[in-house]
Amino acid sequence: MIPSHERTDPGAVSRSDADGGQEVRRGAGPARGLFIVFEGGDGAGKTTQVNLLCTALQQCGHDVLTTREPGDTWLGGQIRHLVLSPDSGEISPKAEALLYNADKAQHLAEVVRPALEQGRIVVSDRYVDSTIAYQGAGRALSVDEVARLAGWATDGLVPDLTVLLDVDPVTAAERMDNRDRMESAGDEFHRRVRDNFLELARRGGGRYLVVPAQLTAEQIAAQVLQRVSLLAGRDIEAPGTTDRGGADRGGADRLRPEATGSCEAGES
Ligand SMILES: Nc1ncnc2c1ncn2[C@@H]1O[C@H](COP(=O)(O)OP(=O)(O)OP(=O)(O)O)[C@@H](O)[C@H]1O
Ligand SMILES: Cc1cn([C@H]2C[C@H](O)[C@@H](COP(=O)(O)O)O2)c(=O)[nH]c1=O
Repeated sequence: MIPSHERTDPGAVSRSDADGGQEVRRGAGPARGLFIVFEGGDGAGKTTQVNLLCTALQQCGHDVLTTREPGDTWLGGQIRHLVLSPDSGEISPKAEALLYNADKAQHLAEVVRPALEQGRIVVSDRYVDSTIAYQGAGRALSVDEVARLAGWATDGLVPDLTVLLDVDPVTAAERMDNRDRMESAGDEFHRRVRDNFLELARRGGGRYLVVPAQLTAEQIAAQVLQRVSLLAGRDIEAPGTTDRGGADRGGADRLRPEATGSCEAGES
């Protein structure tokens, strides 16, 4: 099994065609881990699923890093405040796109790539598709240009798996309480964002898993675990079904192509 972030990604290639030639390249260095991303609209349940997956993987002995965009570096924290605070007022669409991409570039350099190079499983709450959907389709900038910008910011690093939690507006509204600057952008904006997420998944093909967000958290987690088990080369059980001792067991070796078998039966 070659993690897709180490190879040219067919889904991203087709997206690159559609988006006017965004070149998807291998990242620098021999990354060995797995890169799993959760995408979807506000209130889709991404953070809930990131946490469930992380717990399940750790329970199986995998070495997992959970992270998010924007805001998981010092610089990103400053940017997160700027883009989400209602006090920021009017930010031009291009300035917003550059801010989110600055967060992304720092996140890749400081957090994601080093962890992948250590062989860890990186699970990120949002990544490039959020930028394309929100700043491209949502803000009505050129989707092609925003995709190219995000590809540049990330050196074309493509996730091994993107889980899209597709949330309808009614479900999203029920799950959001105090709305931040992006969440307050209006129904039309969020409709464009949703449509674009679905379009990216449709074009990206095999490296996407699209799950309706109105399923229960447990139902969604089961679908995700089934898919991640295929990537990791062994069954990953839902949290609570095994007791393997957590992240301190390491786990980069379990991601090698030859690592097979279930978590229950696997070596520790
Ligand atoms: N499958 C689900 N069914 C019902 N409620 C859920 C489900 N998943 C999450 N929730 C609830 O919906 C709310 C939003 O969930 P969560 O924070 O995981 O979403 P999110 O996609 O990360 O949101 P945001 O993008 O706005 O940060 C929380 O109150 C959470 O408990
Ligand atoms: C990465 C990224 C995010 N956004 C938006 C999406 C959300 O409205 C917020 C992040 O809030 P969350 O509670 O952490 O989901 O920012 C965006 O517009 N562009 C992006 O690239």
